[in-house]
Amino acid sequence: MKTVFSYTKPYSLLIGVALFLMLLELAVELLQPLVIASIIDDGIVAGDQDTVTRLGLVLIGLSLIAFLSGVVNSYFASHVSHSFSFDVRREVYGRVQSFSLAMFNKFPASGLITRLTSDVQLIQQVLYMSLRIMLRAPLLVVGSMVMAFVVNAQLAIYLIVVFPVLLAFLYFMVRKGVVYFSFVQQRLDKVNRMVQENLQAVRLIKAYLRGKYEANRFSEVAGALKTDTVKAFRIMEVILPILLFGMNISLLAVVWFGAFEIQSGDAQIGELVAIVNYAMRMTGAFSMFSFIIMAFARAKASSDRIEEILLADDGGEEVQGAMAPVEEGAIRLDDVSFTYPGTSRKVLQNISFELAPREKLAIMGATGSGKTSLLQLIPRFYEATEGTVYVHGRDVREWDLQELRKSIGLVPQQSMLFTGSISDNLSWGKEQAELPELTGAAEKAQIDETVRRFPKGYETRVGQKGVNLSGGQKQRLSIARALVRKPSILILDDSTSALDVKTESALWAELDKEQATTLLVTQKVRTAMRADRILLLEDGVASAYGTHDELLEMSSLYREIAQSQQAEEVDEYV
Ligand SMILES: Nc1ncnc2c1ncn2[C@@H]1O[C@H](COP(=O)(O)OP(=O)(O)OP(=O)(O)O)[C@@H](O)[C@H]1O
Repeated sequence: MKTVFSYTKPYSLLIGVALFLMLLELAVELLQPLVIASIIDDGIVAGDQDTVTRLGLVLIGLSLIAFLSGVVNSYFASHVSHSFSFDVRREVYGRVQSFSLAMFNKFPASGLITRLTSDVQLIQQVLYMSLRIMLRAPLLVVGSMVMAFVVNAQLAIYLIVVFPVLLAFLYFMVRKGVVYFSFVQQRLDKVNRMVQENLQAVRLIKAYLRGKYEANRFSEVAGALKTDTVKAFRIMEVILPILLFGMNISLLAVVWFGAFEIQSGDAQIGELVAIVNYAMRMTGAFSMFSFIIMAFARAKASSDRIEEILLADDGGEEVQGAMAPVEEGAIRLDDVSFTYPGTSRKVLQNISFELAPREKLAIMGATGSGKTSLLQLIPRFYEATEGTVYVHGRDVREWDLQELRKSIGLVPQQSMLFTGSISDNLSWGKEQAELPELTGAAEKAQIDETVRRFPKGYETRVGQKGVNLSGGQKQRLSIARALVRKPSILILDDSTSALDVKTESALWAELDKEQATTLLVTQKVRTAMRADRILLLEDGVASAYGTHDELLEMSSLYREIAQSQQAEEVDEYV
């Protein structure tokens, strides 16, 4: 099992150096009270000026060593913790990329974003602090205790009495903290989800005048985050006063009994000063504890969440398998039924059809009838629960996933372009594509002219800092991106809905010349007619399958759709 902290392995040597320097700094800190005691007892009280000067110089030397160790330790701690967080982030991101779509249902995008940002950052901070100060605090407590015993065991006993109580108390608080901080991170997921959703739907919110409503909903979610965060921090806030209270009582006992021992000659003033000095350092270290425990509790909650991703196993996406098609472009569904993982309803039932290479199938049906679900089985985003999907003449489960997906051009229902230039977006379909390949694909997709009219042509930036493209322009760019890779299977999920009649017709004329087997979802009979066959879905069942003329004869639903669309078209021209 790979835990998050196993990613520190490559940095073992640097961690070793950082810890050594931290120990050196600590040792110096522990030696200082001894030297001070000696200056008082052997120098000041004994009236020996030389000893005062000599030990004074030793004190300065020790301080310099501590300073240099601290600086170098800081450098290593920072380097290691940032490199570690980079590695973890890259690994988690890689893992997420290999998730099957079913896993994205389990881990929504907002939760993944929190894990990749806030959770990784919290662990990185704890690693930095561990190398810099975290281990120092417990070691300083133990070291001070040991040194106090070396100086005067009788007085040191008063310091040790409260120890077991404080340790038990700390253990209890850490456990509570881990639980509370995992709630906080879950709340943060929800806030992220809401921000993401609202920013995407900003136009909709304005159009429906739902700004106030959404702001209230956000206040609720953000308020819950605040309440849980306050709760978690409140637990942590009581730690420090209780620790300090315990330590102050011990300190009082040391001074009280120390005074008696000095009077009776059992202890020297310097010894009492040294022990008080150690007790103060312990108190300081304990005050650091509340801070450390808080950070540790948060990091533990975060590392659990990251490990959940690293260890999530749905078999991932099988990538190895057959490399060569038996019949390039052929598609066959044999009595296929499909249920989404984690649900019980069949969204596709007993679907069968066969497409020879370069044939076209139009899929029609009401919203929610299973059109997109059917398309997703071809690139094996999901596997059929019953029956078999054959692509290029092979059972789709036998395919090497990369080879399979390389051969498919997918244009999803919602056009998605990335921040970057238009040519970046087009070459996303095929790495290292030459400009003529891009412009050729754009011409076929009826977008070349539009792009050339932009002042920067194919170098025009789209996305946040670039031009905002219309829905139809985005759709055509998405189609061009799919065509760039010269796929032998083209999947168009209602991808021409925003195009006008003339442009769509020109586009189909071009697509007719393509060598790809095409599956296209459409609501328009006019578009479906161009396909070799039409599949009409009703609630996941193939209610009709055949050519346009056959469907007009056999399916009353299809006839109804055709007639209503004809009437609409006539209305448009009147
Ligand atoms: N990821 C999912 N998990 C569970 N159920 C889903 C998932 N995606 C879709 N469904 C369900 O599967 C059914 C078919 O959805 P699908 O998206 O395939 O319909 P569609 O015909 O493409 O609809 P539309 O025309 O509105 O895009 C719907 O009832 C939907 O609720």
